[in-house]
Amino acid sequence: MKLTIHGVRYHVEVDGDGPALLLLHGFTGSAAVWEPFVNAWSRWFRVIRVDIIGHGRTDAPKDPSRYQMKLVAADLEALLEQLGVERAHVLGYSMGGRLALSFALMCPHRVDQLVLESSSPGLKTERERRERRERDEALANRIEREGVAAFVRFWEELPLFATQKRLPEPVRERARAIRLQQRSQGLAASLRGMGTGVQPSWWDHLHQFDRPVTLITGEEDHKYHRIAEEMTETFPRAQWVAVPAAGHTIHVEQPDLFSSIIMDVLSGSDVDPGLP
Ligand SMILES: C=C(O[C@H]1C=C[C@H](C(=O)CCC(=O)O)[C@@H](C(=O)O)[C@@H]1O)C(=O)O
Repeated sequence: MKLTIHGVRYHVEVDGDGPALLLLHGFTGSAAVWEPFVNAWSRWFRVIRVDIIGHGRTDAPKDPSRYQMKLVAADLEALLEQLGVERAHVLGYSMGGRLALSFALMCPHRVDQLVLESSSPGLKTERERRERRERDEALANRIEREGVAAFVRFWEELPLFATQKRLPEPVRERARAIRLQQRSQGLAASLRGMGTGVQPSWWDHLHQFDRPVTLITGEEDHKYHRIAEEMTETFPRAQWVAVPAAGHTIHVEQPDLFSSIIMDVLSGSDVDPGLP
Protein backbone atom coordinates (compact mmCIF):
# COMPACT_ATOMS: atom_id res chain seq x y z
CA MET A 1 0.00 0.00 0.00
CA LYS A 2 0.98 3.64 -0.37
CA LEU A 3 0.67 6.09 2.53
CA THR A 4 1.41 9.78 2.08
CA ILE A 5 3.27 10.98 5.16
CA HIS A 6 4.28 14.65 5.43
CA GLY A 7 4.39 14.90 1.63
CA VAL A 8 6.35 11.66 1.04
CA ARG A 9 4.61 8.64 -0.49
CA TYR A 10 5.71 5.64 1.54
CA HIS A 11 5.42 2.06 0.30
CA VAL A 12 4.26 -0.11 3.19
CA GLU A 13 3.48 -3.82 3.30
CA VAL A 14 1.28 -5.20 6.08
CA ASP A 15 0.79 -8.90 6.79
CA GLY A 16 -1.01 -10.70 9.60
CA ASP A 17 -2.88 -9.62 12.69
CA GLY A 18 -1.92 -9.31 16.33
CA PRO A 19 0.66 -7.11 18.04
CA ALA A 20 2.36 -4.76 15.56
CA LEU A 21 5.94 -5.52 14.46
CA LEU A 22 7.57 -2.70 12.51
CA LEU A 23 10.54 -3.77 10.34
CA LEU A 24 13.15 -1.26 9.14
CA HIS A 25 15.73 -2.33 6.53
CA GLY A 26 19.29 -1.08 6.08
CA PHE A 27 20.96 1.21 3.56
CA THR A 28 20.46 -0.08 -0.03
CA GLY A 29 17.68 -2.36 1.25
CA SER A 30 13.89 -2.37 1.13
CA ALA A 31 10.91 -4.16 2.66
CA ALA A 32 11.90 -7.12 0.46
CA VAL A 33 14.81 -8.01 2.75
CA TRP A 34 12.29 -9.25 5.35
CA GLU A 35 10.27 -11.36 2.86
CA PRO A 36 11.76 -14.71 4.04
CA PHE A 37 10.38 -14.09 7.56
CA VAL A 38 6.88 -12.79 6.80
CA ASN A 39 5.04 -16.13 6.62
CA ALA A 40 6.33 -17.23 10.02
CA TRP A 41 6.19 -13.91 11.81
CA SER A 42 2.77 -12.88 10.49
CA ARG A 43 1.21 -15.88 12.25
CA TRP A 44 1.87 -14.06 15.52
CA PHE A 45 2.26 -10.40 14.60
CA ARG A 46 0.91 -7.71 12.33
CA VAL A 47 4.11 -7.37 10.34
CA ILE A 48 4.58 -3.84 8.98
CA ARG A 49 7.41 -3.44 6.47
CA VAL A 50 8.34 0.04 5.37
CA ASP A 51 10.48 1.15 2.43
CA ILE A 52 12.50 3.87 4.15
CA ILE A 53 12.62 7.24 2.36
CA GLY A 54 14.87 7.10 -0.70
CA HIS A 55 14.62 3.31 -0.84
CA GLY A 56 12.43 0.72 -2.51
CA ARG A 57 9.10 2.05 -3.77
CA THR A 58 8.99 5.01 -1.41
CA ASP A 59 9.63 8.51 -2.78
CA ALA A 60 13.26 9.58 -3.15
CA PRO A 61 13.25 13.38 -2.79
CA LYS A 62 16.43 15.02 -4.10
CA ASP A 63 16.71 17.35 -1.10
CA PRO A 64 18.76 15.57 1.62
CA SER A 65 17.20 17.76 4.31
CA ARG A 66 13.98 15.73 3.98
CA TYR A 67 15.90 12.67 5.13
CA GLN A 68 16.87 14.07 8.53
CA MET A 69 16.58 11.31 11.07
CA LYS A 70 14.16 13.23 13.28
CA LEU A 71 11.86 13.93 10.32
CA VAL A 72 11.88 10.28 9.24
CA ALA A 73 11.22 9.14 12.80
CA ALA A 74 8.27 11.53 12.84
CA ASP A 75 7.15 9.94 9.55
CA LEU A 76 7.08 6.56 11.27
CA GLU A 77 4.87 7.88 14.07
CA ALA A 78 2.43 9.34 11.52
CA LEU A 79 2.57 6.11 9.52
CA LEU A 80 1.66 4.00 12.55
CA GLU A 81 -1.11 6.48 13.32
CA GLN A 82 -2.54 6.06 9.80
CA LEU A 83 -2.43 2.29 10.28
CA GLY A 84 -4.26 2.59 13.60
CA VAL A 85 -1.25 1.25 15.49
CA GLU A 86 -0.75 2.73 18.94
CA ARG A 87 2.38 0.76 19.88
CA ALA A 88 4.69 -1.62 18.05
CA HIS A 89 7.67 -3.86 18.49
CA VAL A 90 10.36 -2.22 16.35
CA LEU A 91 13.17 -4.15 14.64
CA GLY A 92 15.80 -2.24 12.69
CA TYR A 93 18.87 -3.47 10.83
CA SER A 94 21.94 -1.22 10.48
CA MET A 95 20.64 2.11 9.07
CA GLY A 96 17.16 0.86 9.94
CA GLY A 97 18.42 0.29 13.46
CA ARG A 98 19.63 3.87 13.67
CA LEU A 99 16.16 4.95 12.57
CA ALA A 100 14.50 2.51 14.99
CA LEU A 101 16.53 3.89 17.88
CA SER A 102 15.76 7.49 16.85
CA PHE A 103 12.05 6.63 16.72
CA ALA A 104 12.20 4.86 20.09
CA LEU A 105 13.89 7.81 21.79
CA MET A 106 11.55 10.35 20.19
CA CYS A 107 8.36 8.30 20.66
CA PRO A 108 9.01 5.84 23.54
CA HIS A 109 5.26 5.60 24.15
CA ARG A 110 4.95 4.01 20.69
CA VAL A 111 7.45 1.20 21.33
CA ASP A 112 6.85 -2.10 23.10
CA GLN A 113 10.23 -3.76 22.49
CA LEU A 114 13.18 -2.42 20.51
CA VAL A 115 15.44 -4.81 18.60
CA LEU A 116 18.59 -3.48 16.94
CA GLU A 117 20.50 -5.68 14.51
CA SER A 118 24.07 -4.52 13.82
CA SER A 119 23.38 -0.88 14.53
CA SER A 120 24.68 2.15 16.40
CA PRO A 121 23.45 5.27 18.23
CA GLY A 122 25.58 7.47 16.00
CA LEU A 123 29.06 8.94 16.47
CA LYS A 124 30.08 10.52 19.78
CA THR A 125 32.28 13.39 18.65
CA GLU A 126 31.83 16.15 16.11
CA ARG A 127 35.20 15.22 14.61
CA GLU A 128 34.01 11.63 13.97
CA ARG A 129 30.75 12.96 12.54
CA ARG A 130 32.55 15.45 10.28
CA GLU A 131 34.92 12.78 8.96
CA ARG A 132 31.98 10.47 8.34
CA ARG A 133 30.01 13.17 6.55
CA GLU A 134 33.01 13.72 4.28
CA ARG A 135 33.26 9.98 3.54
CA ASP A 136 29.53 9.68 2.89
CA GLU A 137 29.55 12.78 0.66
CA ALA A 138 32.26 11.14 -1.44
CA LEU A 139 30.15 7.96 -1.56
CA ALA A 140 27.08 9.95 -2.59
CA ASN A 141 29.05 11.65 -5.37
CA ARG A 142 30.29 8.24 -6.49
CA ILE A 143 26.73 6.89 -6.69
CA GLU A 144 25.63 9.89 -8.76
CA ARG A 145 28.71 9.64 -11.01
CA GLU A 146 28.92 5.88 -11.54
CA GLY A 147 25.35 4.71 -10.97
CA VAL A 148 23.82 2.11 -8.68
CA ALA A 149 25.23 -1.02 -10.35
CA ALA A 150 28.85 0.14 -10.00
CA PHE A 151 28.17 1.32 -6.44
CA VAL A 152 26.66 -2.04 -5.47
CA ARG A 153 29.75 -3.84 -6.81
CA PHE A 154 31.87 -1.59 -4.60
CA TRP A 155 29.54 -1.76 -1.60
CA GLU A 156 29.21 -5.54 -1.41
CA GLU A 157 33.03 -5.81 -1.38
CA LEU A 158 33.32 -3.80 1.84
CA PRO A 159 35.17 -5.70 4.61
CA LEU A 160 32.03 -5.32 6.71
CA PHE A 161 30.31 -7.82 4.41
CA ALA A 162 33.26 -10.21 3.92
CA THR A 163 31.49 -13.05 5.75
CA GLN A 164 28.80 -13.03 3.06
CA LYS A 165 31.30 -14.41 0.54
CA ARG A 166 30.81 -17.87 2.03
CA LEU A 167 27.05 -17.76 1.41
CA PRO A 168 25.50 -19.76 -1.44
CA GLU A 169 25.41 -17.71 -4.65
CA PRO A 170 21.56 -17.65 -4.82
CA VAL A 171 21.50 -16.01 -1.37
CA ARG A 172 24.04 -13.40 -2.44
CA GLU A 173 22.18 -12.88 -5.71
CA ARG A 174 18.92 -12.15 -3.88
CA ALA A 175 20.59 -9.57 -1.64
CA ARG A 176 22.30 -8.03 -4.67
CA ALA A 177 19.03 -7.84 -6.61
CA ILE A 178 17.43 -5.80 -3.82
CA ARG A 179 20.36 -3.38 -3.78
CA LEU A 180 20.23 -3.05 -7.60
CA GLN A 181 16.58 -1.99 -7.42
CA GLN A 182 17.58 1.21 -5.60
CA ARG A 183 17.74 4.64 -7.23
CA SER A 184 20.92 6.66 -7.21
CA GLN A 185 19.05 9.82 -6.15
CA GLY A 186 17.55 8.06 -3.13
CA LEU A 187 20.80 6.44 -1.98
CA ALA A 188 22.81 9.64 -2.40
CA ALA A 189 20.23 11.75 -0.53
CA SER A 190 19.97 9.07 2.18
CA LEU A 191 23.71 9.22 2.82
CA ARG A 192 23.68 13.03 2.84
CA GLY A 193 20.52 13.32 4.93
CA MET A 194 20.46 10.42 7.37
CA GLY A 195 23.98 9.01 7.28
CA THR A 196 25.78 8.03 10.45
CA GLY A 197 27.69 11.31 10.46
CA VAL A 198 24.59 13.43 9.97
CA GLN A 199 22.23 12.04 12.58
CA PRO A 200 22.37 13.17 16.19
CA SER A 201 24.49 11.09 18.55
CA TRP A 202 22.08 9.29 20.84
CA TRP A 203 24.83 7.95 23.14
CA ASP A 204 23.90 10.36 25.94
CA HIS A 205 20.22 9.48 25.65
CA LEU A 206 20.26 5.68 25.78
CA HIS A 207 19.85 5.68 29.56
CA GLN A 208 16.47 7.40 29.13
CA PHE A 209 14.91 4.52 27.20
CA ASP A 210 13.50 2.10 29.77
CA ARG A 211 11.66 -0.28 27.47
CA PRO A 212 13.15 -3.75 26.73
CA VAL A 213 15.98 -3.59 24.18
CA THR A 214 17.65 -6.50 22.42
CA LEU A 215 20.90 -5.92 20.58
CA ILE A 216 21.89 -8.54 18.01
CA THR A 217 25.32 -8.64 16.40
CA GLY A 218 27.33 -11.19 14.49
CA GLU A 219 30.32 -12.59 16.37
CA GLU A 220 32.48 -11.81 13.33
CA ASP A 221 31.26 -8.21 13.03
CA HIS A 222 33.89 -6.85 15.43
CA LYS A 223 33.06 -3.17 14.94
CA TYR A 224 29.36 -3.48 15.74
CA HIS A 225 30.08 -6.14 18.35
CA ARG A 226 32.01 -3.49 20.29
CA ILE A 227 29.28 -0.90 19.80
CA ALA A 228 26.65 -3.33 21.09
CA GLU A 229 28.76 -4.15 24.13
CA GLU A 230 28.86 -0.46 25.08
CA MET A 231 25.18 0.08 24.34
CA THR A 232 24.26 -2.90 26.54
CA GLU A 233 26.04 -1.23 29.45
CA THR A 234 24.15 2.03 28.87
CA PHE A 235 20.55 1.03 28.22
CA PRO A 236 18.63 0.36 31.45
CA ARG A 237 16.97 -2.82 30.12
CA ALA A 238 19.10 -4.33 27.37
CA GLN A 239 20.15 -7.83 26.44
CA TRP A 240 22.79 -8.59 23.84
CA VAL A 241 22.79 -11.64 21.62
CA ALA A 242 26.01 -12.46 19.78
CA VAL A 243 25.28 -14.79 16.88
CA PRO A 244 28.01 -17.30 16.00
CA ALA A 245 29.21 -17.76 12.40
CA ALA A 246 27.73 -14.44 11.35
CA GLY A 247 28.91 -10.98 10.35
CA HIS A 248 26.98 -7.75 9.85
CA THR A 249 23.89 -9.05 8.08
CA ILE A 250 22.71 -11.77 10.43
CA HIS A 251 19.20 -12.06 8.92
CA VAL A 252 20.86 -13.07 5.62
CA GLU A 253 23.76 -15.12 7.02
CA GLN A 254 21.90 -17.03 9.76
CA PRO A 255 18.19 -16.60 8.88
CA ASP A 256 16.81 -19.53 10.90
CA LEU A 257 18.72 -18.60 14.03
CA PHE A 258 17.82 -14.94 13.52
CA SER A 259 14.12 -15.78 13.23
CA SER A 260 14.25 -17.93 16.37
CA ILE A 261 15.90 -15.14 18.31
CA ILE A 262 13.34 -12.59 17.17
CA MET A 263 10.38 -14.84 17.99
CA ASP A 264 11.86 -15.74 21.38
CA VAL A 265 12.53 -12.10 22.24
CA LEU A 266 9.14 -10.82 21.13
CA SER A 267 7.29 -13.69 22.83
CA GLY A 268 9.03 -12.78 26.05
CA SER A 269 11.09 -15.96 26.21
CA ASP A 270 14.61 -15.78 27.53
CA VAL A 271 17.21 -15.92 24.81
CA ASP A 272 20.48 -17.55 25.74
CA PRO A 273 22.92 -14.78 24.79
CA GLY A 274 25.53 -17.46 24.40
CA LEU A 275 23.25 -19.46 22.08
CA PRO A 276 23.95 -23.14 21.28
C1 LIG B 1 30.39 0.96 6.04
C2 LIG B 1 30.00 1.26 7.27
O1 LIG B 1 28.76 1.77 7.55
C3 LIG B 1 27.70 1.43 6.70
C4 LIG B 1 27.38 0.00 6.85
C5 LIG B 1 26.23 -0.41 7.37
C6 LIG B 1 25.01 0.40 7.37
C7 LIG B 1 23.93 -0.25 6.57
O2 LIG B 1 22.76 0.13 6.69
C8 LIG B 1 24.36 -1.25 5.58
C9 LIG B 1 23.22 -2.19 5.20
C10 LIG B 1 23.71 -3.18 4.15
O3 LIG B 1 24.34 -2.75 3.18
O4 LIG B 1 23.48 -4.39 4.34
C11 LIG B 1 25.23 1.81 6.88
C12 LIG B 1 24.28 2.76 7.64
O5 LIG B 1 24.12 2.60 8.86
O6 LIG B 1 23.75 3.66 7.00
C13 LIG B 1 26.61 2.35 7.14
O7 LIG B 1 26.76 3.57 6.40
C14 LIG B 1 30.81 1.10 8.48
O8 LIG B 1 31.96 0.66 8.33
O9 LIG B 1 30.29 1.37 9.59
